[in-house]
Amino acid sequence: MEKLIIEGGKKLQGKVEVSGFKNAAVAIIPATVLAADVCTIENLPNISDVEILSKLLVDLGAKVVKKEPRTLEIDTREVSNCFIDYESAKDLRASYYFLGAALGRFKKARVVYPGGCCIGNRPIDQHVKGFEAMGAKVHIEHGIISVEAEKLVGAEIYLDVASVGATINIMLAATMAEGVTVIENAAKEPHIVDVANFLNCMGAKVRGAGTDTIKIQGVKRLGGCQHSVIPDQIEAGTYMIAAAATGGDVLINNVIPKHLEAITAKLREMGVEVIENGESLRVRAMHPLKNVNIKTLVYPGFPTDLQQPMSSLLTIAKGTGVITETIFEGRFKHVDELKRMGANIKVEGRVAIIQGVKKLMGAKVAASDLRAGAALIVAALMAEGETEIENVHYIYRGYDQICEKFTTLGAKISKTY
Ligand SMILES: CC(=O)N[C@H]1[C@@H](OP(=O)(O)OP(=O)(O)OC[C@H]2O[C@@H](n3ccc(=O)[nH]c3=O)[C@H](O)[C@@H]2O)O[C@H](CO)[C@@H](O)[C@@H]1O
Ligand SMILES: C=C(OP(=O)(O)O)C(=O)O
Repeated sequence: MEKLIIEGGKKLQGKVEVSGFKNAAVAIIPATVLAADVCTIENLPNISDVEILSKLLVDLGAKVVKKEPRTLEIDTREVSNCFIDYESAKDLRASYYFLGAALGRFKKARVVYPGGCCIGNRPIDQHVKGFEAMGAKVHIEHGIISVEAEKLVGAEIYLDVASVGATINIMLAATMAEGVTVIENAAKEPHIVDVANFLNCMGAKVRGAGTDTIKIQGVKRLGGCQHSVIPDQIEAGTYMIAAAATGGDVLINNVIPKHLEAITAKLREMGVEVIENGESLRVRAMHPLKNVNIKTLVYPGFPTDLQQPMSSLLTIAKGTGVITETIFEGRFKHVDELKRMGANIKVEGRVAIIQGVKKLMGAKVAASDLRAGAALIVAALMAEGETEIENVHYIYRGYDQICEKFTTLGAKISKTY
């Protein structure tokens, strides 16, 4: 099993390029099932989730050709049905997007109940509600979700929670349904807009993505297209936090600053300098930083995916910081690992109270999920001495070349087995 060894205490300096957004890429790849021609997807991150999804497409009968290191040409014309089993999809969440895409094209699909990071209860009732409203029958038996419809008909769907996954899945299914589908209380995260842009590029009629109400006029056919995935908001935020955590000075290129406003605001509140310049952000920090309170919220609020890396930064900020996790109740599993490194954190339900300490110390720790892994890297970079991180496969689900990128910034990271 691969481990990371990090020698902490180096100020990060230099520049880093942000890759394509995992959470957009993992929806766009399954969405190609809807296309009656070849799709070229550029700026895909080099991560294991993308690898697994590409393999799933090949297993379904698609032709997937790597054109450039981060470009795939996908031809799903030969795909005629969709069954995805446990072994091939247990490690990721986004397999559930095959349900919406295949329902749209074949009017049926069978997909294993999704995996992904174990960060709390992750029901799919809103996806099911959306599919049923459009006329599909949904059965969940022996861990397999089966959806089937004689015909899909547009419907008005009010989401009880603004779920990212349900919004995208309903959009996918609705692109080729008869009539108009309206999603109320839709999620507004940046990748919802990217997926809608991709679908529209294929010929779909999706309007309002990025607002609470999305309207989809069904069309008869979707064609091929060329699309470049937007920059990864969460990867960019992780580098911003790491720069601040080490008292560094880092230029983060290929970002959409608007997507990072919540994190920029919090870092500035802590005393970090964040300078915006077109598609770049320069993050410069001098310790000590001031502690802050954070509440995770749906976009444009503070993203839950950055809560864990941010909590590492708060451990060495002056004073007390309170984190309230409103999206996933199980997203504090990294806290015990941070405590091993000397952090002073008390968790009460969905709240973590962090009393800043002078420094963290290197220790042996293990990642419990993707962003817990990112949080431990941030902690290790600022700790005194050596940290050994286990379970790094979680980190590779979502961070493209993370060791290489941090090494370029002056970090001392090596891999061991
Ligand atoms: C692949 C992907 O894009 N993953 C992201 C996506 O996950 P995911 O799509 O799973 O997250 P959702 O937005 O669906 O979940 C948000 C909240 O809604 C609840 N819920 C969700 C669906 C449902 O049918 N019923 C229900 O109650 C969940 O339990 C959670 O409390 O959005 C999360 C919230 O921004 C991010 O942390 C994940 O990185
Ligand atoms: C929770 C995450 O991913 P997933 O939904 O794919 O498990 C994440 O990206 O932080």
